[in-house]
Amino acid sequence: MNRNILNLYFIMGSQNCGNADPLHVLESALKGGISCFQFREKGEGARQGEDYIKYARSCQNLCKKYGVPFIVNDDVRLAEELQADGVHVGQDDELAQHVRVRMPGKILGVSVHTSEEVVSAIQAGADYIGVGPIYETKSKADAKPAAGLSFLTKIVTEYPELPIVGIGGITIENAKRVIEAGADGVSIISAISQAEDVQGTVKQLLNIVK
Ligand SMILES: Cc1ncsc1CCOP(=O)(O)O
Ligand SMILES: C=C1C=NC(C)=NC1=N
Ligand SMILES: [Mg+2]
Repeated sequence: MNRNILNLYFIMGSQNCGNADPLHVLESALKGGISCFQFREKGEGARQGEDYIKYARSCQNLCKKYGVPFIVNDDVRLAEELQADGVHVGQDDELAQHVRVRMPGKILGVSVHTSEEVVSAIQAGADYIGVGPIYETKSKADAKPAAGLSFLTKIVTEYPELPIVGIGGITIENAKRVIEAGADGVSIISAISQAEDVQGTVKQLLNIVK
């Protein structure tokens, strides 16, 4: 996997956009130059059934139009059905080594919070790991407490070859620090999905992380 796809990794669900049209938000972010998109449709107000699939396909088609990888969060079945570019799983989702087998040659991302979880992600064949929450976040109901940059710095030092993306409360103000700590990129939900000017915010963030 080309580590650069992690540079500015936008994650969004329809419920992260207030009353804006999520497809319009996604297209603005793509126009701004995000390097990767994760479809994360879960929790309160998430789309269901046929509407969920249709919405996922629309997001995937937009990513194809802009040549940006389309990653599915949690839902391995959907990722297989859509032939997504990859999938991202946490510790409470399907086991990474099973997902690896189910989706050979696709991007596999794993969320980690401890060194042991990093080791098992590497053994499972993960292409990148997600580390966070770095800062306080309002976008994940069951997020662990903000860990700051210490764990990320530790992992970067121990596994310099492992692609790593930071996540959690990342904004224009603090994104630089996450890159300086050694992350290959930043994963963001609300600082982009709830921005007044989505495209402009993405462009500002790109200047910071590139
Ligand atoms: C999915 C996820 N995992 C750890 S924090 C988080 C949410 C990040 O959202 P935001 O960028 O709005 O803080
Ligand atoms: C929890 C997560 C951690 N990291 C990434 C990249 N995506 C997620 N959904
Ligand atoms: Mg998950």
